Amino acid sequence: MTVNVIKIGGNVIDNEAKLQKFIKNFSSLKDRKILVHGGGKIATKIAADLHIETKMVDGRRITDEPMREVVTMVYGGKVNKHVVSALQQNGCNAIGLSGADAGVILAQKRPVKEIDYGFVGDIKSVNAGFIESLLNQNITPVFAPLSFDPEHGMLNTNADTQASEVARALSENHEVNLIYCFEKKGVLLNADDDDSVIPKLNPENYEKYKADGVIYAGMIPKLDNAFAAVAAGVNKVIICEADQLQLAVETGEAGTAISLT
Ligand SMILES: Nc1ncnc2c1ncn2[C@@H]1O[C@H](COP(=O)(O)OP(=O)(O)O)[C@@H](O)[C@H]1O
Ligand SMILES: CC(=O)N[C@@H](CCC(=O)OP(=O)(O)O)C(=O)O
Repeated sequence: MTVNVIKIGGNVIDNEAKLQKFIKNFSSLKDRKILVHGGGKIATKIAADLHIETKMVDGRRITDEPMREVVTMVYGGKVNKHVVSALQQNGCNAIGLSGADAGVILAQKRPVKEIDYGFVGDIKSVNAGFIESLLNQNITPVFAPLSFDPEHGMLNTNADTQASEVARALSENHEVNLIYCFEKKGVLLNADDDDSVIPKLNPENYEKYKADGVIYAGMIPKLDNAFAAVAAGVNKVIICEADQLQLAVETGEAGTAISLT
């Protein structure tokens, strides 16, 4: 049976109407499914309320000790529990997890090189067997973007990377679709024009669009994660609007498809 790994980004989570619509669509998917959520925007807002400054380098949050407390509260608490309870209200038997829960996503604190990212984790292993045991009981795992290092404790991990790594781990024994849902119709030729979707990206046109400045900012790490998943054997990788989730799962004809050719 196919497993759908779906990632939902911070701009949708931060919009209650969009989020509720997405939750309803996600809940109605028939195949086994896993949700990975972001929430970077909300973490930045709550950090500011607490007078904690946000610093990002290459789309990654510098996570010192006060910021680690913020992201643990926001991703592991506020966002994860809000999403899980909304799923339960829609009849989806969800369970919220960080990487520390059952040690399901183990990571290593990123080594300090030119930049000290602080408590940011690079994923080392995902316990696919544990995830499968939940899926086999008809339970839907909902992952916060938090991983776990036995030496350093809870670590902050980019949600796109978390989704890619979960999909890769499951693809060893299953057919896996990885769908990145966000607020735009797909990867666009002009980021402000929803009618300019690029239907298919391969490494060649990706490099060209990057060099031309068509693809920039948060879309670059998202696509790097998407290509890494395809290269590792994930069957279908799609980047689409949250509203197009069902279409993407059922037909693959939505947003931008990522392929190696
Ligand atoms: N060619 C492109 N098409 C669509 N979005 C793009 C493109 N290039 C850059 N972006 C930017 O990437 C953002 C998505 O990345 P990010 O904010 O990290 O996603 P998420 O909301 O899933 O976390 C979009 O909101 C947009 O501003
Ligand atoms: C290390 C790192 O940068 N982690 C991310 C995790 C949240 C995230 O990825 O959220 P979106 O998907 O909404 O962007 C962060 O703290 O912003």
